[in-house]
Amino acid sequence: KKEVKYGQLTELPRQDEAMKKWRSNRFGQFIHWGLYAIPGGIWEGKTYKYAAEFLKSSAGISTATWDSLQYQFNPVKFDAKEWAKMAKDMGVKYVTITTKHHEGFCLWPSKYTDFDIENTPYRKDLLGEFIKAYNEEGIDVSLYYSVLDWHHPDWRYKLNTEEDKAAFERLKAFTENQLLELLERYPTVKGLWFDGTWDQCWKDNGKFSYDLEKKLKEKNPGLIVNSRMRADEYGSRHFDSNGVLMGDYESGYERRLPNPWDVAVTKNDWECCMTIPENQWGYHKDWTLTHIKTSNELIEMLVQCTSQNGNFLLNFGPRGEGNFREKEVKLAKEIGDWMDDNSSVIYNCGYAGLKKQSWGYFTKSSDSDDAINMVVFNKPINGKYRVKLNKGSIIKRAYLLSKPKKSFNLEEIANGEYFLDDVKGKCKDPFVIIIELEDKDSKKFKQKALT
Ligand SMILES: COc1ccc([C@@H]2N[C@@H](C)[C@@H](O)[C@H]2O)cc1
Repeated sequence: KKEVKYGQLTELPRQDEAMKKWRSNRFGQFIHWGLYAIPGGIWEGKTYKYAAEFLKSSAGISTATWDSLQYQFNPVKFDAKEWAKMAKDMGVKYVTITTKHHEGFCLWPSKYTDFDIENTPYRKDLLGEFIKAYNEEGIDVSLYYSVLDWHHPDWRYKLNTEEDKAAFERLKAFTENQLLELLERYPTVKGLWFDGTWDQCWKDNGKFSYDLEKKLKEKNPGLIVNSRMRADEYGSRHFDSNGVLMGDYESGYERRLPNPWDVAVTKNDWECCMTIPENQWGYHKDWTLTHIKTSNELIEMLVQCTSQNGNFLLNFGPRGEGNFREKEVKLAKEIGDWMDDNSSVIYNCGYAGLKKQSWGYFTKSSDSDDAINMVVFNKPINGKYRVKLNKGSIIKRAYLLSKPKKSFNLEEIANGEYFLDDVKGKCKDPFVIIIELEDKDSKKFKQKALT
């Protein structure tokens, strides 16, 4: 074991109100919006397949040319209230928006740079309008901030020379100033989502990231930061050199999910962030390039995350003029329709402490111990759902969430194991079966077999 002085700041998992709310939210909307949304992956008539927010590097565009996009950023179709309504109807409880992506352009009027919304035709405090509208819909707001900054003259990937180190000290001060400015300007913000922290320059500054986390949490008590913010004094990221998680939740699941039967992942809070195309965070004009996920695929990911104590952050990439493509609006509606009927198995729910079974996923509300949710994605060929609970568990009743009066027939296979036979349901979408358990001290409670 190494002596780590600048590792985890807060004992995890946090049990304060702010973290309990973060955990119960489960479903969030990610928004990637910046200058990259203007060209949308196409430059001088050529379509670049790689992520649209990387077009500057994919198309080898000079910083001067790229930064001049600032003078074209005029989202005349941006309507924060409309965005917030779409998010509310989709069923998200929180949103994370890019305040500054790797390009360095800031969506808020920052004292520390002219490369911001104030110096665009739009001029107004776009981020402030966004936060107000989402908060008014009861949606918590978290801010994405990229430490990596292609625009800033003091950015250095590695600190080889004294000049590099002096420059990066200025970059660190700029970073701290901008983050404190964001928390000062927008006090209702619940979290910070750090990105762009994989380079050597940041890994050489683990103590700085520790001190910064401390300072930000003093400024905004209850603030929640992702593990990606942190390095320890040996350069170990996300987890310190002894494998202890830093930040407040694990944020390594980017465009991927854990194995659905992995139990270890349930030990920590974690969040999976996901794109609708295969790999586009910012708006790309051409969505024929890769597979576009269906609402059923995305709902299954949300349910899987919940079943393993994780949050699901689904990304949307609005156009430069400030509206969403129709396919994103349609998906938001389809997911929202499902959430209208089934959000009770997502909000305030998590790992049920049971092995995953083939028909789908178990979730359990943190408020009750005598009900378990089965979210079905695969109807069994024999019309019977095998349900393996903990030894000694007894099912009192099982029924479709959508048809609570109609009980499934129960067939006990073994101690704590049942077949539920199919209630004739013409569910074409993923559906929910509620399992009500006899409470533990009921007289029916089966004595454990003496072995
Ligand atoms: C392969 O390297 C990267 C670097 C940055 C990213 C950024 N993280 C995501 C959350 C998006 O912001 C993407 O641009 C993705 C892949």
